[in-house]
Amino acid sequence: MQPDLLNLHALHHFRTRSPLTHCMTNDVVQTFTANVLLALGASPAMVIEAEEAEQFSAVADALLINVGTLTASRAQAMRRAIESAVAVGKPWVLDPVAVGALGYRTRFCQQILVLKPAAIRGNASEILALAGMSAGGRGVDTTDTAASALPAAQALARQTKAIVVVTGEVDYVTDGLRTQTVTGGDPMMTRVVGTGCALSAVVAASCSLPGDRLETIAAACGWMKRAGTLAAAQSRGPGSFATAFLDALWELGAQQ
Ligand SMILES: Nc1ncnc2c1ncn2[C@@H]1O[C@H](COP(=O)(O)OP(=O)(O)OP(=O)(O)O)[C@@H](O)[C@H]1O
Ligand SMILES: Cc1ncsc1CCO
Ligand SMILES: [Mg+2]
Repeated sequence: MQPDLLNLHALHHFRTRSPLTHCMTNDVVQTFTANVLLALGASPAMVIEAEEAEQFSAVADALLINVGTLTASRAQAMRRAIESAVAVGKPWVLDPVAVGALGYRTRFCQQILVLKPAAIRGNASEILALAGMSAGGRGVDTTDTAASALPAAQALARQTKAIVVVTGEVDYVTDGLRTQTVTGGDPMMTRVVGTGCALSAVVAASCSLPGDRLETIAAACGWMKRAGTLAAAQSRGPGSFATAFLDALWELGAQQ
């Protein structure tokens, strides 16, 4: 990662604004996602009942839709929340967990794409599948490299007008015309569940900030990568890595 990609200006903005981030995410990553947002200075709230989700997404600064543990009633609640956010101009972000690998969630994600997400963040297999260019990964895990999914990400961005982020060893952030590359991080980030899901929540929060959205989202990817690098250097395995990762997010920029 280039040093300037840490974008301390955007980080300062993020912390000062503390985006109220409505997360409709999967059962596995609720606490980790909330803790990542808190460590970066945002304000998470997990509101999932349809009536309340519809109410809250109009008030929150941004909405995350993550289909990792989708059910029919959750799908209905998500749809109401998205429509409510869109009606008042609030950004929403899609994390298409295991799309391609499973039918119900794939159809759901294809349907809600017409509701114009501000951004889509997934691993390579998910982005390839959502773009209609492959059959998906191994459950929630990718079987493709991010570089191999870049053309799919660019096509998906042009088709949906969303910023598309495909993550992996290298992250690519694209609007279909411009593409930013974010390097760094550590393979240990794939040994703790939810680093990608949490990144999607940070991307959602970032979408509520003013300025160039592509740049801000690339900055968010850079914060997570930098924290992953620092945490890996200080930990013995996945358990201590998760703790060190939150501490590293908290301390980001303290040296500069
Ligand atoms: N091999 C790697 N080297 C460095 N960083 C990585 C590597 N693989 C993933 N990452 C980083 O880990 C984070 C999660 O990306 P990943 O593509 O694994 O998401 P994901 O599969 O959706 O994760 P999850 O479903 O567990 O939330 C990103 O910040 C990404 O940059
Ligand atoms: C492991 C897992 N299963 C459903 S969602 C999820 C979190 C990673 O995406
Ligand atoms: Mg994922």
